[in-house]
Amino acid sequence: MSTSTAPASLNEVKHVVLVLSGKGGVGKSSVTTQLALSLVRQGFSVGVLDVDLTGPSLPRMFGLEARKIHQSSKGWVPVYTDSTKKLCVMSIGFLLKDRGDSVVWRGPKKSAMIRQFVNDVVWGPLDYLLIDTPPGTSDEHIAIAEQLRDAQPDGAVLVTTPQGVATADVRKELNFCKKVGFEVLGVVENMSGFICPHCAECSNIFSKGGGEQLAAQFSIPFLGSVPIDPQFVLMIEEQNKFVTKAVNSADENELNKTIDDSIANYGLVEKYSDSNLCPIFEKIAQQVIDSTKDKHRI
Ligand SMILES: Nc1ncnc2c1ncn2[C@@H]1O[C@H](COP(=O)(O)OP(=O)(O)OP(=O)(O)O)[C@@H](O)[C@H]1O
Ligand code: SF4
Repeated sequence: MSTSTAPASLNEVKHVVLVLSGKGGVGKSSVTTQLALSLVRQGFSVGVLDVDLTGPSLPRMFGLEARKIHQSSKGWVPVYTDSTKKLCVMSIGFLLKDRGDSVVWRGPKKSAMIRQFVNDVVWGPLDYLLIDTPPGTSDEHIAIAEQLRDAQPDGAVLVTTPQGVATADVRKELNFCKKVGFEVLGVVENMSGFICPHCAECSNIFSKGGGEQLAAQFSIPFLGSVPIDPQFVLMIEEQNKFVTKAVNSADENELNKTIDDSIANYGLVEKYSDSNLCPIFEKIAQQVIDSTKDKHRI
């Protein structure tokens, strides 16, 4: 039986969703960012907690790199992207001196910092808190995940690439979730096939479908596959500018426009849909909403 209790900082947070990956570089932070934007676009208030100590990339992805964390009498105040207060971010990256810095602490110090990030942030009322976790399934990660369990998450979204998925990685992640008591909300297969920038043809240069097959094998929901798209990297860079613009704006509609611009900039929208939202992340967000709607943290 679990003895954990949710920290008071999460008293007004309706849903907590963790984003996990077995190893680094598979696109976990990118998926977290796009999932957050899609949830905001659907009308939810969203907080994003970046506890990926190995490479905290969310400040850059949200265009908030120059921002600093402020301390209030109740704790750390997250960085809001704009005055509508629909989207806020807290990241260990805000504490590093510059973008090239990385955290080289040993396990206990890392765990203490994560405990502080889970307990001492003043989130206020939120529909969703997404937690971008460090990649891996080592003992240290298990220790960190046990701390995150105190946040009493609704569950975890697993991000993986298709190669090698068929074998070790997703299985390890599934065991990891079982060990630390996280419900698996579903699997996202990122970098699945390659979209040619010239003809929009999708080639399976590495492989495709491994995540989907594994999800079927273990009876876990498959949330969607995101192809390798050179425009994805461009989109993140452009998104930076849009969000930075919104930060400096007092216009109530600016954030929604920002998100529309950011997502519409992603090549896939043009290629596959007339809608303003990227259909892949819209679908992923919808499934997360559906799988958490009957869970009530508060
Ligand atoms: N579908 C995609 N198509 C093209 N590039 C992608 C895609 N997904 C992610 N990338 C790029 O791959 C790189 C790694 O992505 P990201 O930082 O999201 O991974 P991560 O799993 O969070 O890594 P880490 O945990 O090591 O920080 C980034 O440069 C990102 O822009
Ligand atoms: S997918 Fe088509 S356009 Fe793209 S590189 Fe290959 S042959 Fe050329």
